[in-house]
Amino acid sequence: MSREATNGVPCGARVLTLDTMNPNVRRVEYAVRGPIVQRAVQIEKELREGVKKPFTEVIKANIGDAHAMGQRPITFFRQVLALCSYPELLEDNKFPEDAKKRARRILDACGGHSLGAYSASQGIECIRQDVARYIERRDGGISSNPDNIYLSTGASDAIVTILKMLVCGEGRDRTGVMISIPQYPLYSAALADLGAVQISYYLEEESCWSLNVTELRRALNEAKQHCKPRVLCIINPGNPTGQVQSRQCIEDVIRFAKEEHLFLMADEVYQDNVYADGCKFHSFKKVLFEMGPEFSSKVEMASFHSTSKCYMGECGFRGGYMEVINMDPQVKAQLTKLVSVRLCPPVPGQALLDLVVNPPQPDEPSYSTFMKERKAVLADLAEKARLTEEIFNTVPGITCNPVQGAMYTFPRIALPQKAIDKAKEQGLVPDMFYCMRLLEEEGICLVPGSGFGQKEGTFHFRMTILPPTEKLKVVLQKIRDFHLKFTQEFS
Ligand SMILES: Cc1ncc(COP(=O)(O)O)c(C=O)c1O
Repeated sequence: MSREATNGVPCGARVLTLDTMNPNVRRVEYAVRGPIVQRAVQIEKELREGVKKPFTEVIKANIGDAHAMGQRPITFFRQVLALCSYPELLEDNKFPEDAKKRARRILDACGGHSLGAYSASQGIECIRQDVARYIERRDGGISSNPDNIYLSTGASDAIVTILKMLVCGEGRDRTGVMISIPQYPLYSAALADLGAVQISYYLEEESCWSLNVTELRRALNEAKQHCKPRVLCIINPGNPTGQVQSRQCIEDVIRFAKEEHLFLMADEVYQDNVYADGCKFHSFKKVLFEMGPEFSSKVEMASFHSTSKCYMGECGFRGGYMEVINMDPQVKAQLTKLVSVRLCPPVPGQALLDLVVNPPQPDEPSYSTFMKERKAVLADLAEKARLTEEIFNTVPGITCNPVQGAMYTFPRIALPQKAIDKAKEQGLVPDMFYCMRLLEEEGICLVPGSGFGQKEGTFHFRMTILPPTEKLKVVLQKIRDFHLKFTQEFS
């Protein structure tokens, strides 16, 4: 007879099993690093071991990781970070004086003059001040208070922290959070983890993934039957759909949030990634304040930015910030307490963020190289955005909206019924089946649209526009050939 431990569990049985673990964690899904990517890593290993494949390398166009796709870091950023990491280099004549000055300023603000010390939990004060000045310049002078800035471990950490502050209640009183479909799966994953209710509102593919208030209202009214909607999340420019919202649309969303008493979360990590003619980035903060005190003194909001995207692409440093607007001071004290439990965001990431918000100025020696490098990255992305749309739209059965901004395209793929049936037979959703075949046959790693959500009966994939131009052309050509072959096989 098996002996029992004092809590009634048989001795020797695991404490932590699939049945006893937190069920919310089991519900979490994150397609961007899902089964396709795991298989891609396995295939890379097989290639290294000499297994013969119809291709010689796996091209990973699944994740918005610019440096992993070969983008070079901005020289000034790395010079200052090198100086901060190893201050003996401050004696080295190879480094420009402005980089040294920045490094000294950052080090002076660090405990013990070292990047290795913990910082204040909300982030280093002079960096928060620099962030506030950056926001003011970006928003045409609308004031920003450094006390409302929280530095974070990438934007992800700040987004999850704010959701954690907002989610509460049980049953029909549970917090409902409105997210777009398609969405960036950090949101659905965080909502599953927190046990919040996901309220899906659909972007309109037919009009370039636009957002309209009628759809927001539909989703909200339906959700009111079973939860308490309290939060509206917007990603602009959009991931995975690459749209840039018009000023009018942002105004409508703000009006809707006020009417419906919703907390706004504006994810603006792609704020410099705008390529299409006639499109411009408008920050939610700026539009909110331009709408006058009736809105700017009432609507509660958090907006997010990161060092991971734009022209920097420095995902590995995990730098980011959020600005909170109209947050109840007592709640803000709770937020400050919550972030203090994790001590502080990575200090090297904070230092990098400082350089992003406070780049070299025209009278400084590093200015011209900085501007040249920044412009080159953004021009290259704009060209690749154009190329991607153009080539995909030549393929029968693929329809691609313009990539107005961000780093992704989310084309629609027409799949023959026989392919859909075959996928079902194998227990796969059809676009997963398609992407798996593409990976096995061509070595291209994309993410199936189902990982982001899509209208019932439609199929997509997400591809980044980050591979170097020549490689991107090869990828597009290979997808074209694969799509034609796949469609023929199942028609
Ligand atoms: C829309 C959006 N928000 C947030 C993030 C998180 O970025 P990070 O945590 O690296 O700042 C990403 C990353 O791809 C993203 O696409």
